[in-house]
Amino acid sequence: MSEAILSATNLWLRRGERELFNGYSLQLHAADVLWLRAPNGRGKTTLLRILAGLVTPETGRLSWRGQGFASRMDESRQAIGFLDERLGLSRDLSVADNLRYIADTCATQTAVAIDALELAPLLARRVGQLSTGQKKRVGMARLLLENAVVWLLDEPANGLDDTNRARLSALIEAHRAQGGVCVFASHDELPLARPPRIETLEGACAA
Ligand SMILES: Nc1ncnc2c1ncn2[C@@H]1O[C@H](COP(=O)(O)OP(=O)(O)OP(=O)(O)O)[C@@H](O)[C@H]1O
Repeated sequence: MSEAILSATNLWLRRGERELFNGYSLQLHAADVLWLRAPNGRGKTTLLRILAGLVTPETGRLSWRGQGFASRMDESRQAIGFLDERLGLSRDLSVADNLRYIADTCATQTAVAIDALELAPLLARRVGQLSTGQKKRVGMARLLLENAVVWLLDEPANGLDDTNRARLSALIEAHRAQGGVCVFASHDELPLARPPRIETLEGACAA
């Protein structure tokens, strides 16, 4: 098998009195789509945040294409895109200004993202005034414009109607077709053309 793009080895993390991860390891290869499907509180968000470099495990190692990485500023960090309910957008700016701020040199790419998420009718609106599903769509556009190789999505379909769930699924499929990696935490299935690998985190804690 090819070398893993992103791997986590022997993660150990305690939350309060509880060992959330005890020797947990995960490997993500090109074109992997992994669905984190586990009960509330099992550690899905925490795992995504560890992979995004936002939470540091007590022990364990993250590797990018076989090399360790420690800081959020190195190349591997820029290749990892993270989307949760905080979206990574400025609430007080319009959708157009948010997208311009992310990709101010590439109008073509911005136009593609606007089209893919059907954001044209929303461009003049302030992000803070959008509905939950509309905000999610702008958050996905942000992810597209960042050109990340690995997408880490926490409840990406929350607030999306059927049309936009299908749109999200199509974006994940297209990302996979280009060799991209996607890990998403969700309590609901996404209508993906090819079934994702499922991770229940049942064996995450050996204790
Ligand atoms: N910053 C924190 N400090 C202490 N405990 C935390 C912290 N963040 C999360 N936890 C605890 O870690 C456990 C895992 O939380 P996490 O949010 O990763 O679960 P989840 O699987 O994403 O849950 P949900 O399905 O409800 O979103 C929970 O018991 C939670 O209370």
